[in-house]
Amino acid sequence: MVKVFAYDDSADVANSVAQYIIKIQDEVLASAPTFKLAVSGGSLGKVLKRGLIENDENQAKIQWGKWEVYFSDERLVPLDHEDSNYGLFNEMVLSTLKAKALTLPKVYTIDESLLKEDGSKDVEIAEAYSKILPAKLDLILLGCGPDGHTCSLFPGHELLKERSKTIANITNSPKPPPRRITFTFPVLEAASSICFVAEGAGKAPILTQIFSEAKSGLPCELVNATGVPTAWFVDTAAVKGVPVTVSKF
Ligand SMILES: O=C(O)[C@H](O)[C@@H](O)[C@H](O)[C@H](O)COP(=O)(O)O
Repeated sequence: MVKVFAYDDSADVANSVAQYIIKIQDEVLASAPTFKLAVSGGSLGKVLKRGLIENDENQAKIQWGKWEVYFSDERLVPLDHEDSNYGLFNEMVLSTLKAKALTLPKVYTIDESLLKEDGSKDVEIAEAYSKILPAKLDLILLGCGPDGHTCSLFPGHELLKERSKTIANITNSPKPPPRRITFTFPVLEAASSICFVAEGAGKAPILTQIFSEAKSGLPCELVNATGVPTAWFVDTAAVKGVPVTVSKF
């Protein structure tokens, strides 16, 4: 159920991720009115821009008007703050689509009106987001942190065990900013497909742990174990020495 697709070149990673997204989009839209996907922060925005927008052949195949975009995690900062995952998606994808006068996807952000400096409404922000989240996402696009975290689910954190909430807030993220909301495992387990993007030699040590036979309990390893069809798109530097069989998409 877990496949790893590796390429020497970063442009090939972006192009292959885009082709994978298009394949799932087409399968979903053959029988549903909308394509529901979640995106993450980190370098994913840049990969999406490169693969989906700057590549004309791929771009022509995207039915942006039928996309519903959610966030697998969000930092609890204003949407125009440099730490906002929406802000990053806006900069990388939405603003580029606007500049090209292309149709925009429907994007579901946190309710910014609930943001308080003291964090007093953070639980409500998570609850409100759980109400707009569909029961099942067609695709969740994830990154892998150097510590093995994904979404805002960090190694050893109690939220790894959360089963009753679909969206939880975290007040003590080990990576700044500390206040965030995140998908929990029930959302990841309900998805139709999951895709990780991880690039650079700096990822090889954590990928070695994630893909080794010994159980590390790292969040990314737990995602691999969900049984949801999961594709990793990596560059060869990220999987150098990692005990995994790679192929091309
Ligand atoms: O919220 C965060 O702290 C980041 O968004 C983080 O989760 C990121 O997705 C990973 O660290 C992967 O980062 P790269 O995609 O840059 O490798």
